[in-house]
Amino acid sequence: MHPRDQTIFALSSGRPPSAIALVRVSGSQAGKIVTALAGKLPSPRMATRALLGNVGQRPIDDAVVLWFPGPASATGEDVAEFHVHGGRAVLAALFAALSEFEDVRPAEPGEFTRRAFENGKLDLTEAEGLDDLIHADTDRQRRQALRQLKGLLGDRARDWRARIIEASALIEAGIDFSDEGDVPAELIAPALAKVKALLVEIEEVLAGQGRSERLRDGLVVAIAGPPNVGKSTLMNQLARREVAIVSPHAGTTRDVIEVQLDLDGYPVTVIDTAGIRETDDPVEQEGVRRARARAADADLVLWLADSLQAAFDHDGPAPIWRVRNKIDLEAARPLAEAGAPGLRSFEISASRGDGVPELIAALVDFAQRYFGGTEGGLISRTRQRKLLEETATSLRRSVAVVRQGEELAAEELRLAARSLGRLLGRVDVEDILDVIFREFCVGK
Ligand SMILES: Nc1nc2c(c(=O)[nH]1)N(C=O)[C@@H](CNc1ccc(C(=O)N[C@@H](CCC(=O)O)C(=O)O)cc1)CN2
Ligand SMILES: Nc1nc2c(ncn2[C@@H]2O[C@H](COP(=O)(O)OP(=O)(O)OP(=O)(O)O)[C@@H](O)[C@H]2O)c(=O)[nH]1
Ligand SMILES: [Mg+2]
Repeated sequence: MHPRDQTIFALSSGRPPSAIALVRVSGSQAGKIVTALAGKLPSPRMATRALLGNVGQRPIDDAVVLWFPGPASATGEDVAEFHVHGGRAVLAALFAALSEFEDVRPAEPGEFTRRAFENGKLDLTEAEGLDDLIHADTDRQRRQALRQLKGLLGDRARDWRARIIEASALIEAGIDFSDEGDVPAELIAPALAKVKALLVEIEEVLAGQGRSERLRDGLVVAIAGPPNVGKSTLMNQLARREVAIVSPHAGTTRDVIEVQLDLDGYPVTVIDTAGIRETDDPVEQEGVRRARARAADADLVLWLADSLQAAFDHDGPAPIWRVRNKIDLEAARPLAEAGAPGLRSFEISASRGDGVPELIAALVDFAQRYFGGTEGGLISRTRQRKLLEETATSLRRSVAVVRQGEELAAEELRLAARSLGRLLGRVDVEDILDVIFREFCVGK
């Protein structure tokens, strides 16, 4: 039997041991399996308590069983769920019992979702949303993933695709109609109007989003600066725990240290780096090299200094904020001129916490602007943005070339429809599907 037609099972809940574990089964053998292990087929979609086990053998567990006959199931196939006690031995016994059935095997990562996709239960953008929802750590990530799972991008793309096909049908009708002469304008003009209208909509989605696809990875903020200025102390303040070693010795931090923060629902990775200076110590030299490299790739650099003499020693495309630390030591000094003009400046005491809430508020504000504060982000992956850009490019070309020949315009419309078909996972997808579903969890 082809692996595609085999019945699959997997643990869909977290690592054992857990209070309750959910084992899902999908495929043609699911009904036979439930009947054998639970004694009878429960009413569809009704949670039913059963002592699981094969007749004549010792029971496996006292469980709750659900039965979802296809096609009205999550995968579109017959689905059974066993809600068992989440101990390792319970699961081992259940998996052993499941493996005894013919044409039944453990599922590959993402295989349940892949079957749902193959059976038309969701399109590729929705499947991507599902994966993002499972991996969402912050509330903004959750909201964006849920919008995608609900098909907000998929529905727009389907609508655009249908309208492109309508426009190209008009043009192709015109081409057929006019074997000799020119294509009648009354067919071309409405086709062009349709194309221009939907181009505006796609461009709006592409422009109005900020960088919503970056919401999946999060923003990277690097703390950089000379040794001993309090970078690791600030890191610990932001993390609210002792993630980095702090000491009065210059050159304490050598490796790059990372923490994931949830700043008002935005995912932010803060990295603490080695103090940047000339040094003869080869280990510290390597630390400085890594510090420079990570700061150069960051989305924002917090350049920490404890005196105004400390010059910047950083270049890269990312904005730099100047943060003057240890203001508690300078109480008697007049507030000095802060940093270069145009740079945002903060004054803090990382060890006492003064000024840290203001710095955090500014980071939240930065994240909001960076991701495009609006709640409308439809794009959540580079794959999606690239395909929408390709669609827009083909549409623009079709308008530009129509005077040179209607066939050229029709060809561009076909390319545009194909890009949207790829976005939805309807054309040329085998390779993409493998890549996307491989990243999924087992049991999803
Ligand atoms: N126990 C359990 N909880 C779960 C899931 C599950 O599969 N099992 N889900 C798994 O992802 C999520 C809920 N999503 C689901 C999506 C579709 C269907 C489903 O049966 N769809 C059918 C029937 C639709 C209907 O009548 O509402 C269909 O689409 O035809 C079930 C759950 C989260 N919680
Ligand atoms: N008075 C005062 N001391 C501070 C403050 N922040 C940090 N320190 C002290 O400054 C020293 C260096 O702090 P670290 O956080 O290790 O400095 P760093 O920039 O990470 O240093 P390197 O890792 O060596 O580059 C420690 O003794 C801290 O306790 C502050 O706001 N006020
Ligand atoms: Mg340090």
